Amino acid sequence: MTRILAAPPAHSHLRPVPGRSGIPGIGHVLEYIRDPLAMMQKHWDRYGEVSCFSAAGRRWISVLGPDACQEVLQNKDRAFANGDGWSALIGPFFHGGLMLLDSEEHLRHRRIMQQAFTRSRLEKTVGAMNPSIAQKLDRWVPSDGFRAYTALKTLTLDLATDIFMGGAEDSTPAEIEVVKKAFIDCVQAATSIVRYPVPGTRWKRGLDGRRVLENFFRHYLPARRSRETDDLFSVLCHIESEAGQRFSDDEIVDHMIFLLMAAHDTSTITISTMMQYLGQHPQWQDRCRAESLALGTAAPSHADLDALGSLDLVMKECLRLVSPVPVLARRAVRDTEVRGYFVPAGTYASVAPHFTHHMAEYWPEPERFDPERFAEHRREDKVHRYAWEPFGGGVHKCLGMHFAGVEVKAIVHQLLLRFEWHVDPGYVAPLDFTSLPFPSDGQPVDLRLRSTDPDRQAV
Ligand code: HEM
Repeated sequence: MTRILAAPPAHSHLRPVPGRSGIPGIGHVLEYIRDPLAMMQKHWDRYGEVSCFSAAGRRWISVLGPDACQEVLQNKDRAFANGDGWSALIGPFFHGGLMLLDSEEHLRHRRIMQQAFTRSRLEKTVGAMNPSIAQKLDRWVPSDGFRAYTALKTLTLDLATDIFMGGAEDSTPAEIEVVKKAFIDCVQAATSIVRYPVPGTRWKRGLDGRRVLENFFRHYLPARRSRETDDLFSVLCHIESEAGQRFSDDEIVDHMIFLLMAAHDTSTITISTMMQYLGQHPQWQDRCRAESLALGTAAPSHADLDALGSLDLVMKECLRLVSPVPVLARRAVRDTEVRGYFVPAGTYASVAPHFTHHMAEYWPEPERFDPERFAEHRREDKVHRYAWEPFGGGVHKCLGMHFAGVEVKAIVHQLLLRFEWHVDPGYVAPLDFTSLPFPSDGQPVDLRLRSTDPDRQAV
């Protein structure tokens, strides 16, 4: 049954937001988790760009299509807050993270943090990443049905210990495992149905995990403050904005915990999606491998990675097909409007890049893997400024976008040099959308070593 979100003020030109009421308490959460795209399509077909639904006892608007997404993400009249929006989902575990800050505070932190993501810093990051990736890939044992996603998740988390942390010199392997588990508990807690610290629940494990992470980073802070090294942790301790502002100890701990989360699952699902499609499209795998072999090195520089044009097309297409962050959360801090619809203060907004990426209006045959659509002669992503928005838009656009690009390409480059793999062309990844999407079967691929290939000897 159609309901409206709220009656617009008398004499206003605004329309009421139409939508549906869901199961009391839970709302439409289960429908979203089952198949977010189907739910969004239903809303688009019935109501259009802006509609309402409920989730976890809160009123949400579903913001669909590039025009509506652009309006909310650009947030020209500052009516939508990030902190209030995201806090509802991840606040207790990732508070203080850049994405959860607003207005002047956000600007101050972003100005400092962007110094950590300059091209020259990324060049050093790539240099440190290459041997670390190689060492971790040495442990892979190829087989039929190799669980690529599961292995990649371990790889990227181990890589984060090196690249983000600069190692953990005082910690035993067992202690590191506790920290990794604490991190995973924080991520999983965000989607807990029970949202109170009841013993045995995801929520409680997440709160305990947050404490473990805080203690861990606090322990290493003095060492990272005392000496500047190239890892992100040490960099955050030493950078300052052009105006000379720096982060406090507490702020560094909050940012590190958030950055781990922002970087980890997003990059992992991107690489795993690339492995899937490259496994299903051998001509693209061969094309990417030929470019990787042509580089003649397993330890590419930033500029080398930029030269991997086909890999770039594949990465963009995979970010379109499976958006690592399918929806972005916001909350209206005062009465406002979106595309002529009245949105009262307090309403949560779910802005959906994932839906835009599958709209046939912008992407011909949207379900088809077709990396060439990003090539210069086609540039389907140019049809609308927000047609391709896996990294969001506006002042909160992903700060780690280029970092993610080099990490993903550096890993897939080494995979292409070492292995070849096959995935059944009919395979459809059973994506779990409980939090960020991931293949619940661990994504099986038939993985083989390429060691017999004479070209491999060259690198
Ligand atoms: C493929 C990988 C990635 C994807 C798809 C991705 C996506 C996103 C998106 C959509 C946002 C905007 C959220 C919003 O508007 O509410 C965001 C924000 C952010 N991301 Fe990423 N991200 C990725 C990797 C990374 C990495 C590797 C890092 C850091 C090393 C990072 C750091 C951040 C930060 C700091 C923000 C907050 C920016 C702000 O609020 O000003 N991300 N990311």
